[in-house]
Amino acid sequence: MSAAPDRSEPAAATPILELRHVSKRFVKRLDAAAKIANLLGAGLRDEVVQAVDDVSLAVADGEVVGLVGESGCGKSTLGRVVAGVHPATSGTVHFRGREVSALKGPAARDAALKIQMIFQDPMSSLNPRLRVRDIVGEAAVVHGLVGAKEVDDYVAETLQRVGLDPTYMRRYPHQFSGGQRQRIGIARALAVQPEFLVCDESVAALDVSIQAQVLNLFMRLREELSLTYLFISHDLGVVEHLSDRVVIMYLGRVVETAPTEALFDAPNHPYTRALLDEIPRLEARKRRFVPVKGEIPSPIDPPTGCHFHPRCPHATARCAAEQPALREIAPGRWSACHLNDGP
Ligand SMILES: Nc1ncnc2c1ncn2[C@@H]1O[C@H](COP(=O)(O)OP(=O)(O)OP(=O)(O)O)[C@@H](O)[C@H]1O
Repeated sequence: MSAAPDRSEPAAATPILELRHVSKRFVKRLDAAAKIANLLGAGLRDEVVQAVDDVSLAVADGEVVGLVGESGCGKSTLGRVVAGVHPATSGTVHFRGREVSALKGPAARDAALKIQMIFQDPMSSLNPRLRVRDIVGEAAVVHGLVGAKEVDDYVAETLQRVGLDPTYMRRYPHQFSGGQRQRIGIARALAVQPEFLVCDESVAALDVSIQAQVLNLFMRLREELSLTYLFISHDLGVVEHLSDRVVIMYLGRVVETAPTEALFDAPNHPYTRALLDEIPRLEARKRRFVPVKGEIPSPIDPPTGCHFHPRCPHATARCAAEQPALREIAPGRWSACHLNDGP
């Protein structure tokens, strides 16, 4: 566990969302064949994946935070913990100053509704047997946000808000294009009146021209509904365009966080530099990750010290031995690298 600070940006008004030392482990138990192999002396053990490792993060009301990192670094898992899809193994999630897991009854339900998640693949997250009216309206009715008699008007208004023709509400998901389906997914999330959206690769499956439209929709909704976003994306161009602040994860840990412009102009952490350096500046808006040299280590058996040290061109003996804390290196800028302590 790192000695990460409770906040990863300067103190402000109560953040809408705060993660304090959040970790999430997945344990893959031995199957029957492995257990038999153990009887013969194989010495196999349960596999523990430390998907999120002691992450502390605060998000201000109305902020758009981009969450970036290579595949498997724990972005989706962190997003799911925020949205309450996965419970944290340790640490706490606070929404508007209240610890979410400590809430009971209606307060717990309200907090759960206030944070909604928008997934990458709308087709698999929309029930193909339900009409759009029910996909969008059901949860709002169940949670008493709208009466059963008013649901048609409510769904119509919500569809209009996301740029869909309300007369489509009798149709099924397969009757829509990919971009329209993603708008249905957004309408479903908006129907329960959230304040915080976790967008997990929410435009990654769409054609580029449609991506731009959906991103514009997210930004319009931000203004109209005062939404806050945690925006998970592989696409650095999208993150740069959308985010006020960027958080870089590596093997379950936050290694750097900074206001977007500062991070893209002068990345501090060698991992962030490796992600950005090789992208010619003009190309940045078009390109996804450049592959960082070296293999991504396994989260089951991560490197000691700084997880990035085996791939880091500047690594010293200290980097292999000691985990660097996430430290404030300039106002609002945090980085977890021993190099910031000097040679
Ligand atoms: N339900 C699960 N059970 C077991 N392991 C999991 C589970 N979900 C994620 N993991 C593991 O946790 C680690 C982090 O995965 P996660 O999906 O959060 O990463 P990611 O950064 O979102 O990757 P990607 O960009 O590929 O989606 C990976 O090693 C993954 O295999």
